Formats: sequence, structure tokens, C-alpha cells
Amino acid sequence: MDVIVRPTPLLRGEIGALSSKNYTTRYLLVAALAEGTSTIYYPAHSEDSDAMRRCITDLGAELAEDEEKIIIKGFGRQPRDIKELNVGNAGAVLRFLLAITALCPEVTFVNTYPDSLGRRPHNDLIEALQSMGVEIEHRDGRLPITVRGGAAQGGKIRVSGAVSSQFLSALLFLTPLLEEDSEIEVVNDLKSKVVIGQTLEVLEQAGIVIHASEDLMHYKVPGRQSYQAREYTVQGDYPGSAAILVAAAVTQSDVKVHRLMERSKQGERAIVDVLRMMKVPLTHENGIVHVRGNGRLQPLEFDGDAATDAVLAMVAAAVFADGTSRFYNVENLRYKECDRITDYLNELRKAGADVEERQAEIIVHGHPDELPGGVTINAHYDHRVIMALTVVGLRCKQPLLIKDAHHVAKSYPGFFDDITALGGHVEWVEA
Ligand SMILES: O=C(O)C1=C[C@@H](OP(=O)(O)O)[C@@H](O)[C@H](O)C1
Ligand SMILES: C=C(OP(=O)(O)O)C(=O)O
Repeated sequence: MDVIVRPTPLLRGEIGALSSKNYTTRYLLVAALAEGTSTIYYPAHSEDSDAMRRCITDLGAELAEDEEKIIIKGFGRQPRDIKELNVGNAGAVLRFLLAITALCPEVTFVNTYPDSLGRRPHNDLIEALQSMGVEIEHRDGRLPITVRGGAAQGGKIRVSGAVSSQFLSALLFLTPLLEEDSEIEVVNDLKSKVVIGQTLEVLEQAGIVIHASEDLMHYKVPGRQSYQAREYTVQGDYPGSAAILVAAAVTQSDVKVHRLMERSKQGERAIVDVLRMMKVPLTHENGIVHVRGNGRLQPLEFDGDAATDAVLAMVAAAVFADGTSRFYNVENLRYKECDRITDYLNELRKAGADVEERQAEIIVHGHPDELPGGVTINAHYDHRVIMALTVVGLRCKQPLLIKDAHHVAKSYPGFFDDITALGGHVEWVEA
């Protein structure tokens, strides 16, 4: 399905934020790894969170769900002997489960998105798991991947965090279950470091003890631990909400987004500070972000690694700022659903934006005028490209046609409903 985005000068109304993708995938996983019955309130519903539901069910967890909660009877340290798993296009789900299936005899992860997840590299995690005695068959670090586990051992483990934090998170979920104690050393670099804070928070809630160094580069993980069955509540999602907040910032607006905790560990919480720095009128109180946009924005410089999943939305805001903005330290955007630097900037240029790329930087020469628009946008299988281009389309002279916009459902299936509820002119059309 495609979407037509038409010029929309005004947005007004209130919505509840979608539930956090990152917390939902983590709570589903730790609930599956516990031996008792856990309850997760307000889990996200999206392709990625459904992929985790499907895979933990295949691995032996029992799930019962109603409108507000999901009840999960876990499989503990003994997942079912399953031959195949399909994670869809979900990177974090794949990486976490590559580690957890080290507890299984033999599992093949199939390649259902050859042009998106199928292109993403997992070598750094594969090498770490191999060093732990896990046999892995792969195609140059990419899907399809077969994990022959059963003999995984703790001890001293080194993992590179230069491409993704998900490799480290994956090892942090696995190592507490091993017989031996483990020491994990992160080498090269650690990108998206703030996300590790979410992993550690969830592990602690699940009763797991991990000793992390202050710089998050060294970990001592006692072995023979058990995940505890617990009750969890999923908070609102900043990365998805960032697109809504930016839509409000680039239009004349009066928009409230509820359920966005001020003290969240989500790095993308920075969207609120970034919009403030861009001089967008807003308040953030009692979990409600209230934007009263006037369409005027100031440019800024920002370290995008602190808020990786909100950078595309921030760039969309910068397109309409009065001057040049720079988003630096963002190289790992190239290893996401698409190359979120080259591919994304190409689509922005089609709409009329003036943008430049460096290997690890996005430079935006912003102009307050509307962009010409009137072009067809390639979504590159990327929900965040779709959301960001929708925001840009609201402030184009002519409509944007976003091809294959249904991929927005990877994280935010209700995105276009929420934009419509706020008065945005968007319309689904058959491809
Ligand atoms: O651990 C996670 O749940 C995620 C980590 C981040 O990836 P990287 O660490 O690869 O940047 C983020 O972009 C992704 O959406 C979710
Ligand atoms: C990159 C993302 O997800 P993942 O890495 O889990 O596919 C995302 O949600 O923007």
C-alpha cells in the first residue's frame, strides 16, 4: 500500500503515545526466559513486537493476551528444540535470539527480508558466540544463519559495539543463564550506548545481577542465575512519538502527546530537548508533551548517537529550520533497515531538501519555505524513513506519494491514523 501526503498547515488534538518497542521486545524476552508466569501491561503491537511474540511461542513460551496485558508462561533455560525461526525484519529480535538459541541444539533463522534485514551484518555477535563454543553457519555474517548451540560456555568474552549495541544486549541476556561466570569486554566502540541502559534496567527488574563498569564497556555476569517471573508495564515510545512531535513542530499546531515519561531511559527522549533548542514552543509535564508549533525553527548541532531512532525525525525538522544543522556521530544509521544516511537523504532531495552527507554526518541546509514536493518517495522498507518523509510532506507545496508505506507497521502501525486524528491530510492508496 502507498500513502499520499498532502500539504497540511494546521495540526490539532491529543493522542496517547504508542507503547515502547524496545521495552516490549525486552519484557517479552525476559518473561520467556523465566520459569513462572509473568504479566506485561500495555505491550506494543507492531510487526517487530509480533515477531518476538511469535518466536518465543515457537521456543515454548505460552502466551495469553487481552486488550491491556499479555500473560506469559516462560520456558526458563530450556527452550523447545525448534528447527526454524522467522524474525521478519526485526533486527533487535534477531540479535537477541541469535544469542538465546545458543541454548538450543540447532535453529535456522530464515531470510524473509533479503533487501533489508537480509543485508544487515551480524559478524560481531557471531564471532563472540563462536568464541563461546557455539557453532554458527552464515553467509558473510548475514541471514540465513544456523546456530548450533547446546555447548555455549561463559568465561572471558569480547564483543565489538562499533556497529550495534544489540550484540552486547544479546550477550547480556544469555550469559546469566550459563554455568560459568562471564566477563564481557566491549572492544572498538559502543554505539547506541544509551540503549544498554534499557537492557540493564529490564535485566534488573527480572531479578538478574550484572556488574557493569561506569563507562558500560566491562561487565561481570555471575552464571547459574534464574530470570524471575514478574509484572511489567511498558512505557510510551519516544522514537515513534518523535515523528508526531516534529510534525507538530513544522506546522501551526496545538498537539499533546500523552504517556511520555520525563525520566525515561530512552535516548530518543532527547527529541524534546532538541525541539526546545530549535526554539519550538513546547512544555513537558506529567508525561504530556504539548507542542504549540508556529512553523519557525532554529538550526542546531547534535550528537545523533544519543538518540539513534529519532535522528531521521530531527533531520526532517531541520529541513525547515532557518540555517544549517549538523547531526554527527551517526555512522551506524547506515546499518539499519536501509542506509539511513544515503538512502534517506536521496529521498529528502527528491522532495526538494538541501542536504549533504559525510560518512558519519548529516548536514541540513534548512529553509523556512515550503519544499516543492510533487514526487514519489521510495520507502526502502524503512518505517522511520516513511514517518520522516510524511512529516516533510505536510510542508510541501505538492503532495508526496510514499510507496510501500505499509512498512510503517514495523514499529508504528497506527501512525497514519494518529496523523489523521490530528488533522493531517494523508490517504492510503492501492499500489
Ligand atoms: O536494542 C534495541 O532494542 C535497539 C537498539 C538500537 O540499535 P543499534 O544498537 O543497532 O543502534 C535501535 O536503533 C533499535 O531500534 C533498537
Ligand atoms: C533500527 C530499528 O530497529 P531494529 O534494529 O530492531 O530492526 C528501528 O526500530 O529503527
